[in-house]
Amino acid sequence: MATTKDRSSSTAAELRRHAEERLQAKPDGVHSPRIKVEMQRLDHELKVHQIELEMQNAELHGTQDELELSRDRYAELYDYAPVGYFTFDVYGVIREVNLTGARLLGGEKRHLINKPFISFIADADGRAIFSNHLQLVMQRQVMLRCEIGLTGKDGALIQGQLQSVAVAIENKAGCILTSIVDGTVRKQLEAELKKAHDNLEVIIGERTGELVRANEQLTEEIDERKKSEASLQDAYAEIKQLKDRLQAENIYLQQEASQVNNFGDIIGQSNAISYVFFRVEQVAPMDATVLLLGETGTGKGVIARTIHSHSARKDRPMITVNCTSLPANLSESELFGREKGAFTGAHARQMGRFELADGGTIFLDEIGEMPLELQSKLLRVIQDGEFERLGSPRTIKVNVRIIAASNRNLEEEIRNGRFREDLFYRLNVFPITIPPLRQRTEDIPLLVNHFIAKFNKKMGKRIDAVSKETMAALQGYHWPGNVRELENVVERAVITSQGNALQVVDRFDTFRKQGDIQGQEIKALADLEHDHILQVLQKTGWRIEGKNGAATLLGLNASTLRARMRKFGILRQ
Ligand SMILES: Nc1ncnc2c1ncn2[C@@H]1O[C@H](COP(=O)(O)OP(=O)(O)OP(=O)(O)O)[C@@H](O)[C@H]1O
Repeated sequence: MATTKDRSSSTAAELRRHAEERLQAKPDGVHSPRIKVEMQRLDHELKVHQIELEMQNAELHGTQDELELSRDRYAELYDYAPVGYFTFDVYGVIREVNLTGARLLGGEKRHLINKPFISFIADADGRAIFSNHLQLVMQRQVMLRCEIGLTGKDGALIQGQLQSVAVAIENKAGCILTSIVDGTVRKQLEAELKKAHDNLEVIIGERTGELVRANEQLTEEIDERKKSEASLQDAYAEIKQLKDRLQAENIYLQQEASQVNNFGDIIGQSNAISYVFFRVEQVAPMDATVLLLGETGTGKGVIARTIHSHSARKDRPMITVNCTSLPANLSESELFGREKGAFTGAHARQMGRFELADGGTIFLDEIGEMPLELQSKLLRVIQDGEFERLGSPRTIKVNVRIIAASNRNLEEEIRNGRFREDLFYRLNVFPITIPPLRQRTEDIPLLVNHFIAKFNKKMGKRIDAVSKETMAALQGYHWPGNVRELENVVERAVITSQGNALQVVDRFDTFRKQGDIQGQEIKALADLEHDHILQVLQKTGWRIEGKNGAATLLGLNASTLRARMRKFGILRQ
């Protein structure tokens, strides 16, 4: 839409054109009525035009005022902007600067104009950067930034952050508009922040180091503690094992002590027994397995103890296992031990005889009675020295010397399939056969005197004489129960003898061998019962109860047998 100004200028041009046409067409002073009218119209239009011009003039003044006002505002904005504005010529001379920029450099605007900007740059490096900055701005015609140190009011150092753009002016050298922000505080803050950050890094590094060291120390301490806990547990387990062993040994030795009181005394001078002594001397210091063979009561147990007490193992116990008296169902756990709950009734953990004998000797009496399945386990212990407790997968290693004894003919047992041949050869490393008493009757007087002295002491008797007849009778008997039988006869004789001479006839005769009834008096039934019970008890090693106990063999209740024993005054030998 055309403005008033546009309209009026076109109208003025038109009027002028008309006027000039008229003037060319007619000389002055000759005016037709038509011309008159025309002139009046023109006059009117001129007036109108004049009014219009006046109005336009007023409008122009208004616009000019507005322009001035806006320029003043702009100047104010320019001057008081938070950023210093500079206009440089291509040489870096200040051509214009706002108030903020002047204040930044600590001067007044008028003093700054036409001054080279580098005179406010603090150092040579900054000056080089600024020159380069100007050149690049002009070359690239893009906005570029740089940061330099400026000298402000009273020589204060200001961190000036410059942002410049080149402005091309037609036919002129052009200029560079630069805004400068005082980055001193920011720079300081940044520097402080960096310093604080660096300090923090150092502190974090130190603390991390401390924590790592503390952690390592803690880990070491935990490891140490774990190790000492483990070794404590080991020590505790060892102590417990030793305690168990000591307790078990103690119980066992107490039992042994109550059963055996002639420990180690072997009496005999006969060639037969001397040869046994010789063999014992030979083998005792070795670790070799010994197999003692001989009838019941010949002294296999005594010999076994002698071998042990003359060996390097004498300070460790000799553990005796009577394979006859082992309860069949418990024999394995007796020998090798058991874990708690290994079978119904196994309420507690129990150490086996082999473990008890570790470092010492195990005496396997009546080995011929050992059940076959146990024989194979025994074979393994002899071969490898190791076994497992019942109910435990852990293999236990032991160092045990084995002395086995048998009154059975083991070779016959092998033939009958009751004894393992391989086990026999393992046991038969160093066999010693102990002769029966009837084959060494010359030892009988020595043994009789030895037992009289023993029972005198025990019973407070003073028997010191044995008639020739008595001794001859004793030597004449064939002693199926061997030394044990002789010992029992002497004991009873010491009890019953009056005075200082040993009287054994009545009792002794009852032990004559079966079938040898010549000269034997007819005995009362009660005496026969007495003797039979005694014999069976001796046979079972004074074991009353159980499968192989005397009560079972006699077909009696254990309590009935005990009552009979009380009745006949039969005491354990
Ligand atoms: N030479 C001996 N000197 C002294 N006492 C002996 C002698 N031989 C055996 N005895 C005694 O005879 C008894 C029986 O001995 P021992 O138990 O050693 O015989 P054993 O052969 O092992 O018998 P069994 O085969 O029945 O087990 C024991 O009291 C023992 O002290």
